[in-house]
Amino acid sequence: MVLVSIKNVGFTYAYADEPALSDVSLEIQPGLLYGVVGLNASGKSTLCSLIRGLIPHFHEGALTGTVEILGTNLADWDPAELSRKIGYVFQNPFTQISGVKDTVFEEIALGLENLGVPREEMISRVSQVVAELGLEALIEKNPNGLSGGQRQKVAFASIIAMDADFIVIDEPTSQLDPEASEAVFEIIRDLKRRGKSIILVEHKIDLMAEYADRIIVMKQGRVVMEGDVRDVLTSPVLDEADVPRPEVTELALALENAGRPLSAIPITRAEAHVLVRERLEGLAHAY
Ligand SMILES: Nc1ncnc2c1ncn2[C@@H]1O[C@H](COP(=O)(O)OP(=O)(O)OP(=O)(O)O)[C@@H](O)[C@H]1O
Repeated sequence: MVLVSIKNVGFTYAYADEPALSDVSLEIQPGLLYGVVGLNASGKSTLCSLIRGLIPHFHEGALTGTVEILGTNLADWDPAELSRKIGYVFQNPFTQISGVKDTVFEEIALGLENLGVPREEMISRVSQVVAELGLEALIEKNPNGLSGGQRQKVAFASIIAMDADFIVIDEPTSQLDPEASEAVFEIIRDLKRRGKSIILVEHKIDLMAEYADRIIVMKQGRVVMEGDVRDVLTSPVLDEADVPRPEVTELALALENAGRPLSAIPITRAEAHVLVRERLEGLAHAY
């Protein structure tokens, strides 16, 4: 079943002059990781809110077109039910922390508590995600006293603990250092291995090249391309949307333009290593 079907959707936030989404049509298939890329204010977070069903229930405004989530029209979904079906890691972790729990442990357990998960299972699931993200030193702390990066990890942990099959993740590492970002991406890799359906907004294009199955490119509220990660990262559409390519892809395209193409266009460092080694071996044989 198609997870999300969006047809000719436009959305203008209440009191905004310009639409945040214009004529967007998309189908999200299950079991894949969709990366969403585009300049600031191109509509990535608004698309996430739409897919998660927060528009127009939570974010008010004028919505046109049709949206079906898990086969049901958006207007027919109970917002609470939808929040159980789709995990959503907000871009701004300050929005996500509930403010009603006294410790990080309880905060991470809150979603599970709302789902009615038995206490022992709740403790086991929270402990596992705490270990995966290295949050042991924080579990007794008050969530309201955390730094931005700590909040971001806790917000991520609380959604991962809920173990939804469909997860929307909006810039999960914007406030994290490289080591913490790596832990977050390790978990995303694991979610992908476990067949979860994931929508991920992320500016780090090298990570997208490594993790995404498909990429959605946004520009000024429009989806200008949606396709297989390799097709998108080698397409001229990225230039039009001002989205950078992975460095290895840029280099390979420059070599191609200079009349010295590699045998394929790499999108990850690992692929580039293989292709460059192959080229060097070819040169060595030639002399
Ligand atoms: N709650 C809101 N009320 C009014 N306008 C909003 C709201 N949220 C976003 N917008 C506007 O909608 C447009 C799209 O914003 P959105 O946050 O979806 O873009 P984005 O691509 O996620 O940007 P960024 O990369 O900076 O997070 C922008 O012009 C933004 O100012």
